[in-house]
Amino acid sequence: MIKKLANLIGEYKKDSLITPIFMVLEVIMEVIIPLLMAFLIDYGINPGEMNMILIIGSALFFSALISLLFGVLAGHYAAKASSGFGKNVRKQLFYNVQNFSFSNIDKYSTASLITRMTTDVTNVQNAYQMILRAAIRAPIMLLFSLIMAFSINARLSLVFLTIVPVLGLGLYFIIKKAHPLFKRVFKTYDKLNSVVQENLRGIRVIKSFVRDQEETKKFHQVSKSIFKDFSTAEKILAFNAPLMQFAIYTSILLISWFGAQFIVSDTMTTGELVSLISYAAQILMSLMMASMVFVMITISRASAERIVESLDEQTDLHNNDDPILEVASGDITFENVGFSYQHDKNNLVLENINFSIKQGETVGIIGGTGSSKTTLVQLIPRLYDTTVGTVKVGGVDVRNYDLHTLRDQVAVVLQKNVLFSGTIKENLRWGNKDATDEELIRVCKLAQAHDFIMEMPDGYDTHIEQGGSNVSGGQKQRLTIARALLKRPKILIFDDSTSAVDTKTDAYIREAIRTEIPETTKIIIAQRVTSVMDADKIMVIDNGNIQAIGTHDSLLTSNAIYQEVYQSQQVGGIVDAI
Ligand SMILES: Nc1ncnc2c1ncn2[C@@H]1O[C@H](COP(=O)(O)OP(=O)(O)OP(=O)(O)O)[C@@H](O)[C@H]1O
Repeated sequence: MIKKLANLIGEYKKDSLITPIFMVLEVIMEVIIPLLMAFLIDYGINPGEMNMILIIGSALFFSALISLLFGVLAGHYAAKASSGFGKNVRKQLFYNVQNFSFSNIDKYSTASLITRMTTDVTNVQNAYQMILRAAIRAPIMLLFSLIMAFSINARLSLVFLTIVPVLGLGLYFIIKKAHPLFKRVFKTYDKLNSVVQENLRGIRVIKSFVRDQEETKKFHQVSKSIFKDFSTAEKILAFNAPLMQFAIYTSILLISWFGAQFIVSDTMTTGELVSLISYAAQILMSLMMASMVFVMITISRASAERIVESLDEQTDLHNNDDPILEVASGDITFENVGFSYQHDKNNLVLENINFSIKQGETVGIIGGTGSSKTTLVQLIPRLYDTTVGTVKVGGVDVRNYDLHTLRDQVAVVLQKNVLFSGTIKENLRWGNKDATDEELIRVCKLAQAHDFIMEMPDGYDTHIEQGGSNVSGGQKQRLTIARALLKRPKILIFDDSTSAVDTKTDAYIREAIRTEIPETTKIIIAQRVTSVMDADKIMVIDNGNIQAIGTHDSLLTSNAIYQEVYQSQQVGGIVDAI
């Protein structure tokens, strides 16, 4: 885990190495100061030598100043190195998540991924800063101060060092108790993020179902559980500083008590006693610093584990070593395809799927909800890989293509499609960033979106809010269709993409794409028979199996499921002839 994270220090290695150099220089100056204080008392203050007071006092002042300067420089480089490290970890995490397959994403919740990329990274970054500042400073300070203390009076140094094992034991118990609590806190943060996210996304639904109180209660429960664990963990950690202070004052008491006796017996000077007290304080301070590092590591260890877990997550969609970089045609073939979201051959949601579609054909897919229509089309651009069997595009197994090449040629207008914050133009150009304005208008006309865009206050420059909340469902669908068309794909898949569009507009869209892009293979999943009845062939899917393939007329006479769907829509008067 440490090696993995250490690799991400990257270009900030230099800053990470400079920090300890300044730190060592700062510590050296700090260790000299108590010695100068002893000289000041013994050779200046006690004998009343004003010259010595001036000389040693100036040396003291400049030592403190230089120590301050080195301290500031060390702090500067530590901050640069740690925030740079945080940036690299975030970048790598984001890159990894971007390469996740849908299966990988299904494994983690979105909320958990957000916590990992924000809170967890901040924790690890803070820990790194602490390590750079204190983990190096503490042992050096401890070593130098011990040498100085023992060289002044070894017996007295041994007296106060008896406190150290007691302190160590106290610290061990503090950390042991706090670690599992912090681990739990960050897991609960995932839940909190998930509740907040769901609430913000579904605010309209919450309001319309008058679920405000229940949702607030849910939020409070999670928030309270974070509060409980966090405050307990912090309370335990809060023992740390007072424990250290108690140790410092106890050691001052011990040194003063025994030291006074040494002074009386003339085996020690007052200056030496004062500097010994300072060294004792520095020794305990360095132990306190070390304990803070342990505490910080305790807090961030849980975060580091979660980050490394996401970094180690391997995408299960592997690019072929020698990938094919061109899709020859829009032909599609499914050969004995089976699929399970859990990669379990005994739990298939699609089974024994065999069919082929020729380039330029229009194929409709009809089936009840949950019959695996969406699952089937997601296998074409390799959003998921088949569990058994082969999907071929242009006569080639989709796994042999370069993933980008394949997805460039397969445009899927998903059921739950999204628009991003930005202008309409910017959103459309997701499909093809180099598209000209003329192309943009052409595809919007095909998607029956041009007219309503022109009616908007800023036309194609109208701003779309996050998630497309300021356009209607039908408008959003037409914009996402236009975006897909702009890709000029060889295969175009509509997954219930016109469900919010009136039947007349739906018919216009189908007519336009049939005549304007005849070379493109079109797959249309629909609930309405009218949306597929003019397709070259229609597939009837039931419970993950293909029940029948045929034209509208042939299915009407030969397939009971199709007949039933058609009848039910006619009785309801839904079927609108074009
Ligand atoms: N990400 C997923 N993880 C696990 N199971 C899933 C996932 N997505 C869908 N399923 C399951 O797979 C089955 C087929 O779902 P799919 O969305 O393909 O059906 P559909 O025919 O498109 O339904 P609808 O018409 O309602 O959109 C369902 O049982 C569904 O619960």
